[in-house]
Amino acid sequence: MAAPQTLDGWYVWHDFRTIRREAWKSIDVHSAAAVMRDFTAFVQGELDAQRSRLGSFGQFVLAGTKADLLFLYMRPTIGELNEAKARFEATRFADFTERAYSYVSVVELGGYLAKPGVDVEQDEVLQLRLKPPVPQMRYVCFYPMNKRRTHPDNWYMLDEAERRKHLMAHGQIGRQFAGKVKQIISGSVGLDDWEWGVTLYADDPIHFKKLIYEMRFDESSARFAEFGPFYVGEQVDVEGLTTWMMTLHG
Ligand code: VOV
Repeated sequence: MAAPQTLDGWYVWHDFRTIRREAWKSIDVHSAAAVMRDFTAFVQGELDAQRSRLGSFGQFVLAGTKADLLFLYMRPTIGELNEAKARFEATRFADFTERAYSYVSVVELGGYLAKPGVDVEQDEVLQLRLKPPVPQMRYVCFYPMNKRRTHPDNWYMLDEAERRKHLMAHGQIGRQFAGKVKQIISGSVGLDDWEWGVTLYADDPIHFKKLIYEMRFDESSARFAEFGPFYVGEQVDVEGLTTWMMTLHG
């Protein structure tokens, strides 16, 4: 059986960080404010890259305790992701963080429902889907997932028509959330520990729960999907991150 064709866009790095509280609280408030001022320059640089369509960038304060912050980067190459990593690590702010989780993937559009004869390079809609900016939506939800490979529910042993049927039903559920939830599916076979990263954006986080719950009852998820850890958070601008960090500083 042949693997389905995919369109692959920008490489994605989800960088989850937790603040080293003791170290952060041990510096005085003026030094803490200076660390955040310096960090602003880094964030502005990443946002400039997004504005110039050289990549994407978002920062989020996470709920719960799996991690405190998510920095989300997209770039045309892994090398450019690594450059962004080095720029982050070069900041003083980075010294007050430790890694909590990390995920590397590449934006993926499946070929199951693709229209034939489209010139991908010239198609603006496809280009935007392959190189998506971080939308101005308030909340993010990220989790990695697999399609099951154990008998009798082995996704990879289904014939193509059956997989397409499942994904059409899946897409129909997704479309009920048009305007409420925006999804970025990124493939990570050979890049990270799971097969896909799912990044969802919404202005109301209850829509994450409702969408994912709806999908659980659909065969493509109910029979074939396995999920990793879920992370949910709120998008913040430079001021929002600084306010949060200064509150944590006390
Ligand atoms: C906003 C919601 C939304 C919408 C509209 C949507 C639509 C679609 C369409 C039309 C297609 C098929 C693309 C093709 O192949 O042409 C897909 C494909 C895919 N999806 Fe999706 N998805 C959504 C949302 C959505 C969610 C919430 C999840 C997580 C699953 C869950 O249970 O938690 C998911 C997963 C995937 C995956 C892993 C794939 C790739 C499967 C493969 O084997 O390649 N997805 N998805």
